[in-house]
Amino acid sequence: METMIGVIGGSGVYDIAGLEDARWVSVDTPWGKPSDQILTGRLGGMRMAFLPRHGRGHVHSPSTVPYRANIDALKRLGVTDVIAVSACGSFREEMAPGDFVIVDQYIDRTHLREKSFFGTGCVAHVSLAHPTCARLSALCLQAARALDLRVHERGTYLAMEGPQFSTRAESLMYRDHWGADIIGMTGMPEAALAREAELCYASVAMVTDYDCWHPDHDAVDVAAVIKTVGQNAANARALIAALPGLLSSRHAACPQGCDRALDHAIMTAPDRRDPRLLARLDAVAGRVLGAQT
Ligand SMILES: CSC[C@H]1O[C@H](OP(=O)(O)O)[C@H](O)[C@@H]1O
Ligand SMILES: Nc1ncnc2[nH]cnc12
Repeated sequence: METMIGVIGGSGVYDIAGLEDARWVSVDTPWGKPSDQILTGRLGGMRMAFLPRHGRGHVHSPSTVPYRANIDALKRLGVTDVIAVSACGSFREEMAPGDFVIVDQYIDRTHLREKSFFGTGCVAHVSLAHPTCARLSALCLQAARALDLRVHERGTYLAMEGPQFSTRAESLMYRDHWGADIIGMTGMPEAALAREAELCYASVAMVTDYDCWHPDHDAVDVAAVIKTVGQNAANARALIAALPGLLSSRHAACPQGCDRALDHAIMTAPDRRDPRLLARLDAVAGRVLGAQT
């Protein structure tokens, strides 16, 4: 299978420059419309698809981002590897604004979102023990280091519901008792859905603030977040531009098995599966459900 990189742009990142044959395309999915049209093209000779998570003009709130449609649409276009770019707050002095963190774990505190493609009529349980793709994450780290960016090789991302930022008591609890390193509002269920869709997924989080625990920093405000994203957007773009040179043009089997996550996940007996749900799973689970979808 030909490698195709899917980039999900976060707050302040609504397009991507330098794509050859760039075209915004509309993709319909059985889960509704994605956040926006998707910009397709080639970067460094490699196929790429860019989707602004909140839509151009920042239309969707973290709770209303159509996460399932976004992941389905990328899969439907042929994406094999997803790089998710996100703004985040930091709970660690050493993870300073402007730094990048390659996320390797999540604590999911979201509760208003559709979290699975599966359900009644086709039940599946994938593993999230290692929720991001180690191979793709390592390549993001390599790209960041080659560019001399300040980057942290791992970090636990606390996904909160929002849209309000945390209280100080929550911030201290996440930092001191839950062991979170960074905080944002969109990392989950995005990462979990990418796993269900058998996509390799790496999350590159850009620290924009110290949330509200830090005695020397004011409470978070959106203007400060966007200012930091703006100051560091060139670094995020450079990191993405370096990836085609690091990935091979054929998608080799993922050593961690991200691309085979559904091999033993589906519980529902073939004769008890709901044909309407199977039809919706054509892109996400077509590899394992085959003729059933
Ligand atoms: C603009 S501050 C809060 C907002 O920014 C982050 O979005 P994203 O992860 O898409 O970069 C954060 O998760 C919140 O949604
Ligand atoms: N402190 C913070 N909390 C939640 N989401 C964020 N996005 C950027 N900074 C954030």
